[in-house]
Amino acid sequence: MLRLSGLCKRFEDLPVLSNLSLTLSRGEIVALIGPSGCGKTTLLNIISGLTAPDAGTVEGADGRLSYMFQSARLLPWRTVEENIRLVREDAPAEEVRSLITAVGLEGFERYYPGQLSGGMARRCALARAFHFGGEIFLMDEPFQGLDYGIRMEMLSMLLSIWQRERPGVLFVTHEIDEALTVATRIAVLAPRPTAICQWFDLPGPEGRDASAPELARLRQEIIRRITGYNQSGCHGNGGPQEKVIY
Ligand SMILES: Nc1ncnc2c1ncn2[C@@H]1O[C@H](COP(=O)(O)OP(=O)(O)OP(=O)(O)O)[C@@H](O)[C@H]1O
Repeated sequence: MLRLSGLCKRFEDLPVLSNLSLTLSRGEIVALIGPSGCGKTTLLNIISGLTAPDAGTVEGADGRLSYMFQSARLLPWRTVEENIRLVREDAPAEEVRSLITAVGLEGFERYYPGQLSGGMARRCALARAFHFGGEIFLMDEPFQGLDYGIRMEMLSMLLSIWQRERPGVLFVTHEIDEALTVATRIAVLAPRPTAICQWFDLPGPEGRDASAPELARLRQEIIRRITGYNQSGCHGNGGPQEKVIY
């Protein structure tokens, strides 16, 4: 289990994280929704060890951890297959092939990143992250900027690959529909300096239809929370840090 306790971070005069705590168990997909610039990437960087926190602790991130960045970050001089294989070169070839099929890149194995569309590059990055494997997956707006159809397709790819090993996934998104489709829990973050201001539990199995009527009330509550930070008392600038409601 990943356990974050009391994380604080500032960049010079800018406080970014303020006493942020959360847990993530294997088999959970936790979506993080929060305003732009509130500190979501900083949080993932702290979990992955790329950035050091000023205070607080990260427990349970010392095993194998996959991090899918906002951009695909493929090596331009390596093919699709080589980019995926790179993170675990000793894996059997069938494993790489099965992931390439799972993300719909069959036939493009020998293409270089410069020959791929943005969506194909993201799919390659998704396959690479799952090829690396591990108990924890960090995903930073992995489908940002892709059209609705491709995003939904990628979400179902994510779910079908996730169902193989059921790692714990921390998934940053600005799209409520993405969160409603795949998350087991949703955390709404406050503006900077951020902390979690509310948790939402999701009903039923992952792979939901985000437009289903039974999710309408939940969607409204999430929107109310996102748009009502300042009225509700859950805001940055030293306000209440965490209101966890299960
Ligand atoms: N290395 C750094 N040095 C100085 N300031 C930084 C650094 N990294 C991030 N910041 C600042 O920290 C704040 C949070 O940035 P971060 O990228 O974590 O936000 P975010 O929530 O992921 O944003 P977005 O949703 O727009 O991607 C921003 O104001 C940013 O300018």
